[in-house]
Amino acid sequence: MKVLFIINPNSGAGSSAATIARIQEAAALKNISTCILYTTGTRDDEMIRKEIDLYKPDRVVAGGGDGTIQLVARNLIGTNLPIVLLPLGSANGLATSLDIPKDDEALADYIFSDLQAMPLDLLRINDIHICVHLADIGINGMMVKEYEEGGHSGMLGYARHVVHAVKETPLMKYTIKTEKETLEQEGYMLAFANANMYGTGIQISEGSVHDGMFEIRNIPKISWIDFIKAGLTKFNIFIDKHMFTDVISCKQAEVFIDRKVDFQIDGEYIGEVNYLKIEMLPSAITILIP
Ligand SMILES: Nc1ncnc2c1ncn2[C@@H]1O[C@H](COP(=O)(O)OP(=O)(O)OP(=O)(O)O)[C@@H](O)[C@H]1O
Repeated sequence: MKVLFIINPNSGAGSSAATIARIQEAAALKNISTCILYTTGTRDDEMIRKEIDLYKPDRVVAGGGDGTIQLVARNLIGTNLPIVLLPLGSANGLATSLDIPKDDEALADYIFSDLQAMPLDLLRINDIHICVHLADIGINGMMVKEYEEGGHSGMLGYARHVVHAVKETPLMKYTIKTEKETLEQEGYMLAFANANMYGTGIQISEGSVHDGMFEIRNIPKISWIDFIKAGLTKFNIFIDKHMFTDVISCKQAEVFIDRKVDFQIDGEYIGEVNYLKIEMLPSAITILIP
């Protein structure tokens, strides 16, 4: 078996070296050939496609957070190569949804074991972006932007971002058109979920990553109590399920927003948008899970 690893050395706390060493030891014991590529943050798509052509792996491991999984996943569309998740990020939303092990020893075992193949849906947004886990506009989008622009130092810096985003995010009015209905709603955040859970374990919906559907959820009002109660350590941790309105489950949607608002996909800031087109790509790639 040949396994290509795409590792983001900057993911999470940026200390993946021990995990990688353990995995390499496990590979050597099992006579498995491995190739490790580290992402740089620029031209990674090109590098991955070249390496797949050259190395011809049997499976590709995405080592990082949701951003890295998305990077690998979008380069596997149209190939028959399965993806394996190595959660090294700070939030690991998709890995949490799929119950992927997170401790080093379990990871080294699971990566090379006989895994179960499962189809993985992906979302395509505004024709050009791919989403593996979750995208949203509003409060969280603003926080991701500010985090990328200014970083944060510890809990206090993060708390400052939350307070600022909650204060500055305007009440948005949205028209949501799905294949089934047109809805007029207003709120401070609108989330588009491929998976059913945030990295914190908070449930978004009853959906799954291979049901051919995605879920839309609105946060119609802000309660400071919720934000304070939820703690302030990671993106999305301030979201609690009772903050959302009813879930809209669909295969495609267009969202018209009454102003330009911050938009993020899988923890990456995309920019300001006042229109979104979201399409389900059912069973776009294959994922190997325990
Ligand atoms: N070598 C690198 N140096 C700096 N940034 C990088 C590097 N490689 C990738 N990146 C950037 O890292 C981001 C993806 O991070 P990723 O989602 O994997 O980790 P994370 O943010 O720690 O995890 P999570 O999404 O779980 O919170 C992308 O913006 C990508 O451009």
